Amino acid sequence: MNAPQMQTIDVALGRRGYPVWIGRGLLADAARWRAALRGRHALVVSNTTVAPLYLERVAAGLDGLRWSSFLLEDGEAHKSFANVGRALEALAALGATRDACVIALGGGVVGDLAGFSAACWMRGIDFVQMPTTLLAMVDSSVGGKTGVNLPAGKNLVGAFHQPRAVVADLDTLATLPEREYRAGLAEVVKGAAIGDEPFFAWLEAHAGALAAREDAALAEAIARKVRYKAGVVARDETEQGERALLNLGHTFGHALETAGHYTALLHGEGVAVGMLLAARLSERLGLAVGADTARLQRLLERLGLPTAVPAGMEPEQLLALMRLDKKNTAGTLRLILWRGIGRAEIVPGVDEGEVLAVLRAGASG
Ligand SMILES: NC(=O)c1ccc[n+]([C@@H]2O[C@H](COP(=O)([O-])OP(=O)(O)OC[C@H]3O[C@@H](n4cnc5c(N)ncnc54)[C@H](O)[C@@H]3O)[C@@H](O)[C@H]2O)c1
Ligand SMILES: O=C(O)C(=O)C[C@@H](O)[C@H](O)[C@H](O)COP(=O)(O)O
Ligand SMILES: [Zn+2]
Repeated sequence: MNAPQMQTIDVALGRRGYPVWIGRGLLADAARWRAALRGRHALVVSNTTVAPLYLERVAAGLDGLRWSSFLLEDGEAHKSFANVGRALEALAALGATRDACVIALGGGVVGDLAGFSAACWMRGIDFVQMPTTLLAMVDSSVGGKTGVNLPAGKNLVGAFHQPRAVVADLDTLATLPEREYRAGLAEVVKGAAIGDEPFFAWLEAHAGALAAREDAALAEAIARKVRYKAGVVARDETEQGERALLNLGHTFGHALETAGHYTALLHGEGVAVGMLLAARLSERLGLAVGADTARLQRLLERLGLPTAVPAGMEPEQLLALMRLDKKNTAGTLRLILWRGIGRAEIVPGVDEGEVLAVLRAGASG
């Protein structure tokens, strides 16, 4: 089969707009991405798994710059405030001036932390996203949400800070572990479930090809999800309204991730379970019908994603974590629920008793 063509999707934010390049061989194609680096300094933020695989390709394109790398230990637990401090110290050691650039080479953990570090250094410098997981390509590298976790919960500290470019090199997916790949598919399903019924039907028709990592289906799924997200971000960059829909499944999912100490469930897995819980809650509240929930569950299962709350997680503890979600207002839960495939909506003042009932039933899948 021929390699998929390179695609460019623009995130239309006026002067701060940027391209998302999706294709093969892009990390080594410095002629393309060097234009996004304005100054003389660059800090490559990566981790101890990704750097040995791909840092050399990026480094080959940094000729003539003063650059260094800052490597995180691998894992969600390292998306921490302490590591932002270390990244900022690395920028200081480099002598980075305001025209310096941070390059995020890795998955969403690296991208979120590197972007937040760039937002903080000298009150904001450029950064470029080089996502190497499927999840980062279809979601975290696009849209400028950056930040880190606190022990109290996920992403509680952060900033909106858009990258100058996103370089999604599909070649890097060759080394991505199967479980991580499938977790990325959850964020693809999410986009379709929120607002694109035809895309959802396409995913149902191509679930086998996607689970088998077939090139053509994967390239199309990535491009469709990025195009969808880029549109939402362009209309509502700082989540005053519509963008909150991108959080479908996340209030539940973040609570599940945190309760599981970031080892029981990956982010995408938490989102998969969280979307189903949101769907079931929507049914209980009379917003959605069971047939749509069943379609969602079936698709997630075919993609090899979990659909049940892991054993041992306490519903009351999960609810307590959900109370600290950033979408909440006036001390009440504000959730993304849905009216069926492609029709998510923001629902304020959700009854906690109904949420607990769904969490209690969720362990049985
Ligand atoms: N900013 C946003 O809009 C946004 C959106 C979605 C998720 N997120 C955040 O992203 C994070 C999840 O991202 P993720 O799923 O990419 O997880 P991750 O960054 O932890 O990466 C997953 C695993 O894959 C490894 N890895 C990365 N690229 C690899 C490659 N090419 N080959 C082999 N191994 C590779 C990593 O070292 C890690 O072990 C969470 O913190 C989540 O909150 C942010
Ligand atoms: O881009 C967005 O907006 C999203 O909500 C995308 C989510 O997939 C992502 O996990 C994001 O980090 C969640 O953000 P948060 O605001 O709930 O912390
Ligand atoms: Zn997410």
